[in-house]
Amino acid sequence: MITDPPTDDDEVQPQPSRPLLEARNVEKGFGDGRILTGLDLTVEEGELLTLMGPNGVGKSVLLSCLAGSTDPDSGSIELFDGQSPTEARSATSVMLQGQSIDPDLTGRENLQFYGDIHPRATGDWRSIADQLELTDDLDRPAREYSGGMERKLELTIALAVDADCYLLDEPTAELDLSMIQVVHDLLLEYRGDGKTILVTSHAPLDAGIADRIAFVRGGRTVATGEPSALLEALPPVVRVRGDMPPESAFLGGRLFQRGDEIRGFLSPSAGLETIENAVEREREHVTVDRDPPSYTDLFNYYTYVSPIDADGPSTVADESDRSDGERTERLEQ
Ligand SMILES: Nc1ncnc2c1ncn2[C@@H]1O[C@H](COP(=O)(O)OP(=O)(O)OP(=O)(O)O)[C@@H](O)[C@H]1O
Repeated sequence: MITDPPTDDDEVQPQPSRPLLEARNVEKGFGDGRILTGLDLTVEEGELLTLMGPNGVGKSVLLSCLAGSTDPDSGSIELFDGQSPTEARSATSVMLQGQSIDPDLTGRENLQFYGDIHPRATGDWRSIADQLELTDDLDRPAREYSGGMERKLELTIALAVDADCYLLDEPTAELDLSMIQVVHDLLLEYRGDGKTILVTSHAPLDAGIADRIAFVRGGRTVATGEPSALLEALPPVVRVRGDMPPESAFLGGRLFQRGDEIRGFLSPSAGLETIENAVEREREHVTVDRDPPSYTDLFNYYTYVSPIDADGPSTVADESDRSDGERTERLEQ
């Protein structure tokens, strides 16, 4: 068969991104505590977005609102060009931590229950449970499951639906490193099939699979972007080994310990030499250098260091209340 030579028109043009989920100015509180304080978030069709933030910042509360399980106090949430979260349910699959499993049923019975109620449930749970090494435990009552096994069952329930959009609350929580890799591979496979995925996480490890990352702090989204762009935009990261550097040379006066090194973000008012002069350089094992930023640095910056609006909620720790010792965070990747 003879085909025409390719023309410019035949070239695959990049598709303009199209929002599949849009949350605008979402507010949510419980009693006097304000958790979400005007949060904006857009998830583009076909992307894998990782929503990151520290414990208790409101990631699960937001996911509940996006899934239609909880109503926001104010603001708007639309999926699929104008549908409310409730209207979008048949095209969405949701994993909410600790909320879907009936402990009195076995894992298999839980899967059957959800298979019966979701209009787009599939038999894919068999292969997903296999990949997550859950198959041998499916006939045990779910009340006997460990935390990691519960997460695996919840994820199997959610991924066994042929949805257009997956909203997954910390799918890698409580999993060991090899299992996190399996989950990442599964998510990337779904993403490769054109599915739209929103994952919440406080583990820097989950940043690497994202098309975009959104950071939540003080009830709002404080930064959104592609991982590489966010890493590039970070202030210089300084690594000190062998001595305690002066906090004043670092943004926010914050130091982070990782293994045997102290890391932080260089303050513009201080140069590398400020730190070099302050540490005991004559000691051979003391080193001060700039280091390429890691995802842990990215997480630390947007969680503890980046500026936040003065009218942010009280959930943000007041730095002046902390002792010097508490300013050195120990966060492992
Ligand atoms: N039903 C509720 N009633 C009262 N407070 C609640 C309720 N649900 C959540 N909260 C509070 O809202 C805040 C945010 O909780 P949320 O579970 O969304 O945090 P998170 O970012 O998902 O944290 P983690 O990473 O630890 O899972 C917490 O202070 C929590 O105690």
